[in-house]
Amino acid sequence: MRAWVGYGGTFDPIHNGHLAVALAVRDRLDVDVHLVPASDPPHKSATHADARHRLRMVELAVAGERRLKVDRRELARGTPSYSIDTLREVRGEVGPRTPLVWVIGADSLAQLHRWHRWRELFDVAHLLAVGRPGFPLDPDGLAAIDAGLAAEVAPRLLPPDRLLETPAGGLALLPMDPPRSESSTEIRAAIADGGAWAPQVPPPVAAYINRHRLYARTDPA
Ligand SMILES: Nc1ncnc2c1ncn2[C@@H]1O[C@H](COP(=O)(O)OP(=O)(O)OP(=O)(O)O)[C@@H](O)[C@H]1O
Ligand SMILES: O=C(O)c1ccc[n+]([C@@H]2O[C@H](COP(=O)([O-])O)[C@@H](O)[C@H]2O)c1
Repeated sequence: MRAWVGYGGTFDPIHNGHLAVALAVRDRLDVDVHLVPASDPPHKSATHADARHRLRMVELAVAGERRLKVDRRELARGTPSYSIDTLREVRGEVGPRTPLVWVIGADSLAQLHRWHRWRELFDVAHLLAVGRPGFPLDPDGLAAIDAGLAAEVAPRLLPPDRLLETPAGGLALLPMDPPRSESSTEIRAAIADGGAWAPQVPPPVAAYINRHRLYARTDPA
């Protein structure tokens, strides 16, 4: 295997911004991208749709998309979905020399210093951070958030194309062109409030949400 590239998320629901990120990474690195739905995302108090629905929506979103795959390992594990655990498990499977890349959005990068054993992530994998409106994607912007975070990541910066030259340890920044404004929180709110939301998700995902009445406001009894 040339490289293993994973993109984790709650995907509650998956939206066109997620899909655009996965496609941009696939095309920039010329790799398969594994979408990894989280069972129990560490920094979210609760998920809204249950894991079975979130998984099905991810499967529907990637069906027919070349080189996009679904990796169910975090759902099978059931414990908090710490990325370090997922990446160590994958590292055990692919061996020490295969490049391993974990894709995160710029909002996740800005919170990386709060992740479980976050410095160890770089022992196991590269991180590839993609642009998201409203969040910095540069060392100065990160320094304004947390000096320790910026000091850890600045020496690790590499162009995206160079990530696949080594197994782990780098951070690459990939601006989205155009940036994607979709957010699962806003989509859930629009569904509950009767606003426009369907164009922000792949059509089979919109049909699934409607069929199962996901995210609808439950009327008080
Ligand atoms: N519009 C977007 N552009 C770039 N990255 C994104 C975008 N939406 C989500 N991501 C990234 O995708 C990953 C999974 O995101 P997640 O499933 O939490 O969706 P979300 O839209 O951020 O959800 P929520 O609004 O519920 O927090 C995260 O690393 C996040 O930073
Ligand atoms: O490992 C951690 O401590 C950690 C903290 C926050 C988020 N993550 C992972 O980052 C991915 C995006 O998380 P979220 O909450 O934005 O959907 C998902 O795979 C999470 O499991 C991981």
